[in-house]
Amino acid sequence: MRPQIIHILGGPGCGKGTQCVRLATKYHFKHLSAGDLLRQEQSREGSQYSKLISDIIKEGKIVPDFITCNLLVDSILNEQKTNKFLIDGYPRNEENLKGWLNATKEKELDIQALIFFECSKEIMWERIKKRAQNSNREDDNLNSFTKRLDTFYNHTMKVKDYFQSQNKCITINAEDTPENIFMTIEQRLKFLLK
Ligand SMILES: Nc1ncnc2c1ncn2[C@@H]1O[C@H](COP(=O)(O)OP(=O)(O)OP(=O)(O)O)[C@@H](O)[C@H]1O
Ligand SMILES: O=c1ccn([C@@H]2O[C@H](COP(=O)(O)O)[C@@H](O)[C@H]2O)c(=O)[nH]1
Ligand SMILES: [Mg+2]
Repeated sequence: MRPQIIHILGGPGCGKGTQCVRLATKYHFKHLSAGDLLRQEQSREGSQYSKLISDIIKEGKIVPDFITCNLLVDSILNEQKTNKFLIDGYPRNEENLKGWLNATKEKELDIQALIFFECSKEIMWERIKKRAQNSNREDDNLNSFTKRLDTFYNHTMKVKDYFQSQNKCITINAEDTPENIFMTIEQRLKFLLK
């Protein structure tokens, strides 16, 4: 069977990772966070992209697609246990989208839906501020958050528009508790979750 893909997008700190962990655990998806894969590549000894990735993440910008797309495709092709994938935080802009649509066509990957989280910037910043107390992420600070937000509104929203035009976008209010958000996702995605 062709690998099945669900994308998750939303602003910085809205709760994408939190809900992906829940979905992956209950419905046996492989959770692939593009940000985590980039951070791993950044800290991989000998990586030629280490500094580039670090600089881009701090500036809240978007890493060139050939890097991110290759990391994701490699992870999918190397996965042995499941053919269901949650792709968290990608595609982030039109360049990512173009690269991803080419790659998925070539590798016969089936994109089923985009879960898009809606959350106010005030709530996202509160969540990131709290996370910053225990994380060592280089972008968990007000300066990077402001830049990430700008990138989100100016670039990532165009990706949402694309999925909407394909009738594949499921919008979820992410301002509730993690438990209630998860229940809403389960209700709205009943047709895909097994
Ligand atoms: N519904 C929620 N209510 C309150 N706090 C939440 C909720 N969902 C997630 N959080 C907390 O907010 C922080 C950000 O959540 P998470 O890391 O899942 O967001 P994200 O969208 O993946 O962020 P990023 O885009 O920076 O990777 C975490 O500390 C998480 O525990
Ligand atoms: O596809 C992607 C995903 C992420 N980035 C960069 O990483 C940071 C952090 O991403 P999270 O998903 O929030 O962990 C993001 O702000 C980008 O700078 C990327 O370039 N491309
Ligand atoms: Mg995340």
